[in-house]
Amino acid sequence: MSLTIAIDGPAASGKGTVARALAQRLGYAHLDTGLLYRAVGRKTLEGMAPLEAAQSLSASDVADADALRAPDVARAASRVAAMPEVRAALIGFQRAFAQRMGGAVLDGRDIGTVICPDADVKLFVTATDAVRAARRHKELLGKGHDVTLDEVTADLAERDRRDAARATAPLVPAKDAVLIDTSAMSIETAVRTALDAIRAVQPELG
Ligand SMILES: Nc1ncnc2c1ncn2[C@@H]1O[C@H](COP(=O)(O)OP(=O)(O)O)[C@@H](O)[C@H]1O
Ligand SMILES: Nc1ccn([C@@H]2O[C@H](COP(=O)(O)OP(=O)(O)O)[C@@H](O)[C@H]2O)c(=O)n1
Repeated sequence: MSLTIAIDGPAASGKGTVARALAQRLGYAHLDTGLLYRAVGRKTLEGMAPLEAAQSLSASDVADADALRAPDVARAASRVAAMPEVRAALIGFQRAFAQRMGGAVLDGRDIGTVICPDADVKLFVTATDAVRAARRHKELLGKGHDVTLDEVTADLAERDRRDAARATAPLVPAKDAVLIDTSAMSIETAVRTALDAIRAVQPELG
């Protein structure tokens, strides 16, 4: 069977890691929707207007995922993501992806609430602020970014605040989402917990 799986959660909660692993395990396609907003954000840092950036997005804009993971791009992504016209320009691509044959896993902030309100399974992945900051700090250091834990902590808090407070598609769990707190979980345990949650909602998955 082919499901559409929607995964949302705050920054660095582990939703992308879980989404990627589920997609691989189930043989589904995976879309990290944050990369779309990051790509739009990067284009605005280069001087393009946000709506034009969103409307002209192409595959090459999301090809260099490592560059898109830079802290300044994350901040720019969160700013353009608060603009309703930018979000509207990105909806069609995401919904088409979700309806692919063979199953799809999408992760972001509004997948279960706005992009795929009829998803077969919705997960909301969280972790404490301190755990998320420590994970992102380690990740950024590993990629050669010169950032302190305090800077990362402040960056995540600001982005989460903006993402949760915006009027259009705010970061909020869908009413029917299964909450998974990964704070004390290894990656392996988080993926197994997500798989168990999917099987509980969709026993036919086997
Ligand atoms: N359960 C976990 N335990 C330890 N590290 C994790 C766990 N889940 C994710 N990570 C690491 O934390 C960082 C952020 O995870 P990621 O999946 O990119 O989060 P998100 O997609 O929510 O921003 C990555 O470096 C990832 O390898
Ligand atoms: N579906 C989505 C995905 C990302 N975003 C925005 O894009 C930013 C970057 O998303 P991301 O998922 O790549 O960020 P991390 O959780 O990996 O830090 C977020 O802070 C949100 O502002 C969004 O608004 N809606």
